[in-house]
Amino acid sequence: MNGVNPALSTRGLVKRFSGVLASDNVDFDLLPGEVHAIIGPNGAGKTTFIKQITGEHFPTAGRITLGDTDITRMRTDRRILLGLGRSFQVTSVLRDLTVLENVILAVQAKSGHSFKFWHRAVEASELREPALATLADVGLRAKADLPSRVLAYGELRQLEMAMVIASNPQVLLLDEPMAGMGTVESRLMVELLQSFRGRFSTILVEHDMDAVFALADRISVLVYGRIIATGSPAEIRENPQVRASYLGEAA
Ligand SMILES: Nc1ncnc2c1ncn2[C@@H]1O[C@H](COP(=O)(O)OP(=O)(O)OP(=O)(O)O)[C@@H](O)[C@H]1O
Repeated sequence: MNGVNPALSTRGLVKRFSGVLASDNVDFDLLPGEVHAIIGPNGAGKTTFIKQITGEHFPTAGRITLGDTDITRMRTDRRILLGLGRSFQVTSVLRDLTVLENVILAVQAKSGHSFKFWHRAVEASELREPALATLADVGLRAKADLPSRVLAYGELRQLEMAMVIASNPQVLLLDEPMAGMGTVESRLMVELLQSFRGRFSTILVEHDMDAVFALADRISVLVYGRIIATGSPAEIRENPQVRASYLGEAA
C-alpha cells in the first residue's frame, strides 16, 4: 500500500450463511481521506460486508482492522468509541428535541460525557460550540433552534449526517445515503458529501450510480461475495469484467 496505513482494512474476510457465501475472501483497504464506494448487484454481499465492519455480524473467518486495532470480534459500541461512525436512520432523530439538541446528544454519546441533567449538557459550551459548527457544515445552522419535527425529509437527512460527523469519526460508513430521496434532495446530498472531500475516510454503499461516480475516489465491485475489481471511477467504468457482470447490464 505504498507505505500508507489504511484507516480500515479487511483480510480474507469470509461470511457464510448456511449455503450462501456472502463474503468470499474479501481483502479491502480504505485509505486515509478517500471515499471508497462498494457497488454490486442485489444480493452481492454489500450489506453483509458493512455489518461485519459495524459488528452486527461476526465473520466466519478473516480479520478486520481499524487503524492499528483488530476489531474482528469487538462489540459495536466499542468500535464506535474507537472512531467508527455510521449513518443513522432518520428514526434516530428525536423529533421533540431541537435540531441542535439532537447533535449535542450525538456528540455527548461519543465523548463519554455523562451529564446527570440533560439541560446542563445542552448548555455546556464544549458540546454546544462543536455541535453548532457541525450544523453550519451541513447547512442547517439557521435551523438549530427549531424542533426537529418541522424539518423536511431532505433536512432530516442533513441532520442525520451532522449527527454522524459531529463526533469526528475516523471511518465513516455511509449505507445508502440517497435512499428514498428525490432528484433534488439527492443532488443536495451529493453536494454535501462532496464538501466533506478529504475530511473523512469513507465507505459508501449506494445504488445511485450517478452519486457513486460523482463521489468516489475508488470503487470496489462486489459480485457473489467477491471483489472482482477495485479502481478509480474511470478504471471501473472501462473494466470489461465489471461491464459484463454488472455495469453493462445497468447501462
Ligand atoms: N441473515 C442472513 N441469513 C441467511 N442469508 C443471508 C443473511 N443475510 C444475507 N444473506 C444472503 O447473503 C447474500 C448477500 O446478501 P446482502 O444483503 O449482503 O447483499 P447486498 O449486496 O447488500 O444486496 P442488496 O443490494 O439487495 O441490499 C444474499 O444471498 C442473501 O440472501
